[in-house]
Amino acid sequence: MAGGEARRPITVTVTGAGGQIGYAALFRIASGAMLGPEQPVALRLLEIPQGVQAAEGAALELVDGAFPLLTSVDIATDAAAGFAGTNIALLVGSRPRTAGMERADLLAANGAIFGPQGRAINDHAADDVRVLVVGNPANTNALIAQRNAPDVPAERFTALTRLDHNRAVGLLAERADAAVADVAGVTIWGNHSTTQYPDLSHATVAGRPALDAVGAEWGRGAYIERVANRGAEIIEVRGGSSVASAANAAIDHVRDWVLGTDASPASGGTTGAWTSAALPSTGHYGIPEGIIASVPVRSAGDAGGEPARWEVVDGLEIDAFSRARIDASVAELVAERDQVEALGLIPSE
Ligand SMILES: NC(=O)c1ccc[n+]([C@@H]2O[C@H](COP(=O)([O-])OP(=O)(O)OC[C@H]3O[C@@H](n4cnc5c(N)ncnc54)[C@H](O)[C@@H]3O)[C@@H](O)[C@H]2O)c1
Ligand SMILES: O=C(O)C[C@H](O)C(=O)O
Repeated sequence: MAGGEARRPITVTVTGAGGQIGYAALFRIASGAMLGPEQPVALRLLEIPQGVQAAEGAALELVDGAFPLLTSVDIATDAAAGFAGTNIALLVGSRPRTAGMERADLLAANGAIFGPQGRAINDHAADDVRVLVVGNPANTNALIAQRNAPDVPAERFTALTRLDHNRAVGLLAERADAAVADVAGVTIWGNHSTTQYPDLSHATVAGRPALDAVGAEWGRGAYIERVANRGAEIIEVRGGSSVASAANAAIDHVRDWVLGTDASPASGGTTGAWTSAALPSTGHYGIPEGIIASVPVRSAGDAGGEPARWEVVDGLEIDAFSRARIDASVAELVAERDQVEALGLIPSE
């Protein structure tokens, strides 16, 4: 920084860094796309032993990228080392569902990952640590990590629904034959699953109510199903689950949290724009406290002192259709919470 004091690097830990989303995210983080063009970054890649070689390959390529903002790349297999002093943690590595696996088996397998990682974050991360969980089932994995990190403020644990949000914006713009920058006011409510509710009630396209622009029959029918099942559509068409769009969404989430939603390229230069993120509920919109549910959010961005928090956009009118959709997705999250509680993966309240 010409004439100014050099900024201290922010340490970013990426778990599952040897996997596909990790590979797609690392180079953009190193380039400044996540934390801004003046912010140096120290990368920490946390992998299990089977994934270390792929992470080492990515680390070699990071050198070959000659990124001016990248101050170091370290690989760890031990969570304590992987999260030591970490400011931003992207929890991507998780156990995918395999043939014959029940949902409870999946939750248990992931509990064995996210419980210890939550404890390691609690004990070793920096005081200002912020966490984004990408690995599925993202909301409940985030809950497990958060509940195993009692010394970290709960709101620092979030789960990724920005991919759903971006899908909802992209598909609406496509249908309305409008530019993405003309779309505002879309919300994803609930779980990153097929019960999620992409809500157009408050959305606009070039200033016009979105449900008028595309018709309520589509906007409250096929559209919801399309967005909620987009992950499966990508798997079918691409032959594998979303990678680049997921990494892009993770970067969008952290960027807008740290730098603020008004400064976001997604705001199209307007103030007051919102996005969607899954946060521990404090009871807003009738969502039971504690579960990590997607809601409309803004961030003012870091301004020195305490790290910026996501603020829930309050006061939106929820009609009967939206209420039923939100309640259904929230019920699924409550059931997942009850399951991981019964499995002993989170302490009971
Ligand atoms: N929330 C979302 O919007 C969203 C979108 C797409 C994918 N996902 C999920 O993201 C996850 C990662 O997807 P991917 O395509 O990169 O998978 P991948 O299989 O390519 O990579 C996962 C990596 O995680 C590593 N890993 C496993 N357990 C680990 C642990 N305990 N600690 C550190 N690393 C560990 C594996 O070795 C592997 O390298 C999956 O759970 C996927 O379902 C979420
Ligand atoms: O849908 C999936 O299983 C993968 C991922 O969560 C996605 O939304 O693309």
